[in-house]
Amino acid sequence: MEKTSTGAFPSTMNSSEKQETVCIFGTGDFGRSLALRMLQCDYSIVFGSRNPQKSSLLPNGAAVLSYLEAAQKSDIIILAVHREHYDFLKELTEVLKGKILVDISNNLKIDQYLESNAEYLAQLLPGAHVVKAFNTISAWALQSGALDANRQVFVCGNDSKAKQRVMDVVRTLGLTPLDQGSLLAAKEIENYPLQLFPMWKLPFYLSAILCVFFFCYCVIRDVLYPYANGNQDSTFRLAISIPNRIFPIAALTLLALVYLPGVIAAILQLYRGTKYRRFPDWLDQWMLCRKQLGLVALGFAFLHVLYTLVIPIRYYVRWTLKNRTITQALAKTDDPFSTTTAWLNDSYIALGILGFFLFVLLGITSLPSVSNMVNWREFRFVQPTPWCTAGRNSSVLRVLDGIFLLPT
Ligand SMILES: NC(=O)C1=CN([C@@H]2O[C@H](COP(=O)(O)OP(=O)(O)OC[C@H]3O[C@@H](n4cnc5c(N)ncnc54)[C@H](OP(=O)(O)O)[C@@H]3O)[C@@H](O)[C@H]2O)C=CC1
Ligand SMILES: [Cu+2]
Repeated sequence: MEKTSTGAFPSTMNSSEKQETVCIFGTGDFGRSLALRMLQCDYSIVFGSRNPQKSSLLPNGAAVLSYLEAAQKSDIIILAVHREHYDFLKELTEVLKGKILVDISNNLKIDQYLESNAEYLAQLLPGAHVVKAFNTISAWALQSGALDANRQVFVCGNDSKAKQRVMDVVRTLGLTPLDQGSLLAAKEIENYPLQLFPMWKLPFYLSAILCVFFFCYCVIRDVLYPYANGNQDSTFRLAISIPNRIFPIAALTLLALVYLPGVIAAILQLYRGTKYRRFPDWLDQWMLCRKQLGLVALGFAFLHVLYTLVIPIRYYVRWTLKNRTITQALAKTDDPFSTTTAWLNDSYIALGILGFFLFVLLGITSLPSVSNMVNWREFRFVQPTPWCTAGRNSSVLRVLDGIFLLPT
């Protein structure tokens, strides 16, 4: 294919090899970064700005016009302006009629306004087709190309043709569009970037409580009691022995908590005689963070494995063995080999290893890239989780399609 000459294109030109012209309102950080990326993907860019003459640092090849002129050049307009400044759009009502307006704005707080920014925009300009997109992608990521954190662009809008066109643009930019439905979804999409690991909070608090509780219990039993009883200093146990007792307990308790809500939910559904009613909030929250609970449990199991592997090189253990050998030698006694003990000990360790292997398998299959390769039956074979997440929001389900979570 013949390459077009390099250098600045007149922004309105549409050669056969070029993608369409896209207009970006606002020459701020996000507008510039998005324009740069779109230019790299062969789009023609026209900026709309309050001061076309004064705009600086704009990417080569983009034209800058007034808002009114820029809007006339394209039927896709990306609005890289904060919501507080949307008022100026009212003067453009006529030009924007029938055009696709892409709202990319975010807020500073969750639920800052009554309606989402995109719905507000749609009310402001009833003649335009408002589509929400791009708000979860940062300007920095667009510019640096470091999009490893998140390539997903959530898209929603009431006009399906408009939405399709925006999704095509998203795809051309090398990102993955996820259709979230109508503009009603905009509120949830606008809240995404403001959430900080929402699903990890409960698992985090639960494991903290479990660890503190069992730590206190073990300290009383293994440190304070020997001290009170025989003035014996066992504080060194705080470093390895006690943590290695807490980790497996925490791992198993959390793993049990992964499966418990499914059972409770099933009982509840049986009791109510229907699956078409919402679960109480606490149960909903609990079910939504099952995958995270499972991963934290797996983390504890890993720690337990590592802490167990170092046992033979610990001074305390080596000293005890040496001491016992010398004591036996001096006393000229010996400790006969017990096949029963050997069997018990080996099977105990073997079961531990197998259990850990199954646990890792559970964790690995919970990675979306792995679970996408197996069908529902295979998935159920590895992850025999019980029923039901019925009645829950499907977009949440899609985000969390992991293995500790059951499809509806
Ligand atoms: N920065 C980021 O990483 C991300 C930003 N967003 C969203 O993109 C939008 C723009 O963000 P960002 O580019 O960072 O913000 P900036 O402050 O850098 O840019 C905002 C632009 O809005 C234009 N504008 C129009 N009217 C006004 C006005 N009355 N007062 C001030 N500016 C006005 C200005 O362009 P001009 O001077 O040319 O008129 C200005 O450059 C926001 O809604 C933000 O939530 C979303 C995701 C990520
Ligand atoms: Cu163990």
